[in-house]
Amino acid sequence: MSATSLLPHTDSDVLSERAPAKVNLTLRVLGRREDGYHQLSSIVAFAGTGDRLSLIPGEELSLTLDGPGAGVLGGEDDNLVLRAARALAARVPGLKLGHFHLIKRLPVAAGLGGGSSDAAAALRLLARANGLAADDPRLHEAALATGSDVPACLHGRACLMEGRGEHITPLALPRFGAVLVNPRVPVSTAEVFRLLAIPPGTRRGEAVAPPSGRGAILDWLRTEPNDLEPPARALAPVLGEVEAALEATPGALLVRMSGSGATMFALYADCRAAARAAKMVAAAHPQWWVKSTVLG
Ligand SMILES: C[C@](O)(CO)[C@H](O)COP(=O)(O)OP(=O)(O)OC[C@H]1O[C@@H](n2ccc(N)nc2=O)[C@H](O)[C@@H]1O
Ligand SMILES: Nc1ncnc2c1ncn2[C@@H]1O[C@H](COP(=O)(O)OP(=O)(O)OP(=O)(O)O)[C@@H](O)[C@H]1O
Repeated sequence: MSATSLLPHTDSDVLSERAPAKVNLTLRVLGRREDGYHQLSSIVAFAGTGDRLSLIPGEELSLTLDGPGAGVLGGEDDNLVLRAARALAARVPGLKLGHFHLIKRLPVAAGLGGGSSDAAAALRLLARANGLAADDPRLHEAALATGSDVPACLHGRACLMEGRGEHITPLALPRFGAVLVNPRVPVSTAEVFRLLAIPPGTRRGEAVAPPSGRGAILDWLRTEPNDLEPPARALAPVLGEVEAALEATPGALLVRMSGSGATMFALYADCRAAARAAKMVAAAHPQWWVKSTVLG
């Protein structure tokens, strides 16, 4: 029995939100700011799979965890759900908080922005509980204060993410079938950026805008890199094996790493092709986390 069901409430008190996996289809590092953060240009899409967060609105802030990924997370106090809630409470006087319950399904420290998506879902739930408009600037501020990926996750739909992660431009992307594969090797985002060894105050490129149309976008995606792949491969050499396994699946249109890794994804024409590919990879590598989903 989950902790939420032990609390006195009716179903109509419970608000619930999906916290989908974030996938960086491309990621260019265009330089490094004086404050140490890197300037990015990244096409971000969201998957049909992810965590789920619910909230019973109330005065006190608390969190319980459930699901296959819950055991990996340490003390609840530094959970990004609570950090996002506190960041919003610091900006909205008298904010009603409450009890969060997180069903953690996504692998942690995996380049899928799971924690960021949980944080964004917490902000959406608090906005609903408090009657805040979706475009209330305090939501965006609290998102960025919680983490660089949280503004994109708050948007929750395909977008171009720029700057440190604060500039979000909505994008119309075609839908693809996709397979996500994590070799169960956690990778630290901070360590991956550190290995790039870019001195603060460096500029090293310009953003390139994507074309529109399914075929043109796919061709363009194939030419764009994820600049974090080389350092992530140095930290997790198993990425070569993951890439080879995905490339060997019939119908794989593109194989790449998401975010700072170590999750790799492959795109397919539709969900049936993705489901077949996921079966193949999971059968050959039962120790890996393998998920077929839709992406767009
Ligand atoms: C790699 C991505 O997932 C791509 O979407 C994000 O840029 C990372 O987002 P995130 O995990 O929310 O990042 P944060 O929690 O803000 O920062 C984690 C670590 O990555 C570094 N970091 C993050 C974002 C950024 N634009 N430049 C950075 O150098 C930070 O200095 C920090 O050491
Ligand atoms: N709700 C949460 N879910 C996942 N990680 C969390 C959460 N709360 C705190 N964390 C911590 O945040 C760190 C990053 O976790 P997350 O799974 O978001 O990484 P990621 O997928 O690599 O993110 P990104 O793609 O944004 O770099 C982990 O070290 C984890 O302990």
